[in-house]
Amino acid sequence: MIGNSRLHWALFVDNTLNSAWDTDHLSESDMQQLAKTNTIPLSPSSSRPIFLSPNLPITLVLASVVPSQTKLWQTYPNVRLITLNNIPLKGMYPTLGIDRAIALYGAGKTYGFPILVIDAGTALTFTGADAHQCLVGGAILPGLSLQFTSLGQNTGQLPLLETRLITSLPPRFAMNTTEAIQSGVIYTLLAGIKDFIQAWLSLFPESKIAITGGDGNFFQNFLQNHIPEITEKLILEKNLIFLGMEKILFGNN
Ligand SMILES: Nc1ncnc2c1ncn2[C@@H]1O[C@H](COP(=O)(O)OP(=O)(O)OP(=O)(O)O)[C@@H](O)[C@H]1O
Ligand SMILES: CC(C)(CO)[C@@H](O)C(=O)NCCC(=O)O
Ligand SMILES: [K+]
Repeated sequence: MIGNSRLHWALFVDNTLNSAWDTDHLSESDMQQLAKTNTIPLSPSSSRPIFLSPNLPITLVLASVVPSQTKLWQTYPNVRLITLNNIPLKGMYPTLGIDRAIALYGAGKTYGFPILVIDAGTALTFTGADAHQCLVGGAILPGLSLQFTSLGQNTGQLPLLETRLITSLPPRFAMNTTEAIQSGVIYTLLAGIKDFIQAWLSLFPESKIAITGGDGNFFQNFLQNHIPEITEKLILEKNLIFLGMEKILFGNN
């Protein structure tokens, strides 16, 4: 899965998800090297490539929301691209992100329809489907890191904060710049997520809510405390997209 910040990899063995990992995006020359040797990068630095034996019928299945990266990967041997046509959901609009469609299908097939997916990635998205596997719609906003980056890069005095350094909630009314940014971004995101969840549950009271993406753990942690009444409906699954791919590719239910 080619995301906006990085590549998400999974190995499927015997039609089943075996393991998953992330790497950085690859340059064109890295890509050519991998295609030539029929290897895939295992670590972020590509320093320990897995050798894919050409004697085995190994296929690279690709889904991408980054057209420039899609183009690079199409030079790789045995590539199959997943598009919206491959997703058994009704009512999709033509420009819907393939990551949203795959995660939604994977969540619905795993936990049941109706379902709401929150993908806390570079962008934070809400995507919902009803009991008939029909897209209800959703919303897109800047994700956690992107909010910090946009403040850090577009102002004269604000520092660039790193998401991974935040381990606890800041005071709501902060008395220093770092905590003021954290408070603004985090409490506003949590309030927004809470509001979307409540709006969804008023339409589909029995629905589960699946949360995924690089910041999935972060939000799940804080949502548990912030909206304890939805705890039992909230499911964190970092591999939602790969569960979706497994079902799309192999029909595993
Ligand atoms: N090693 C890492 N590199 C980049 N982002 C990371 C890393 N570890 C955690 N994150 C968090 O993951 C988020 C990005 O999420 P994810 O990797 O799911 O996005 P993506 O799939 O590249 O983007 P999108 O799904 O929105 O296209 C960032 O906001 C960041 O806080
Ligand atoms: C919203 C993102 C960036 C999330 O990765 C991706 O799904 C995308 O580029 N979507 C296209 C627009 C849409 O889904 O309506
Ligand atoms: K863009």
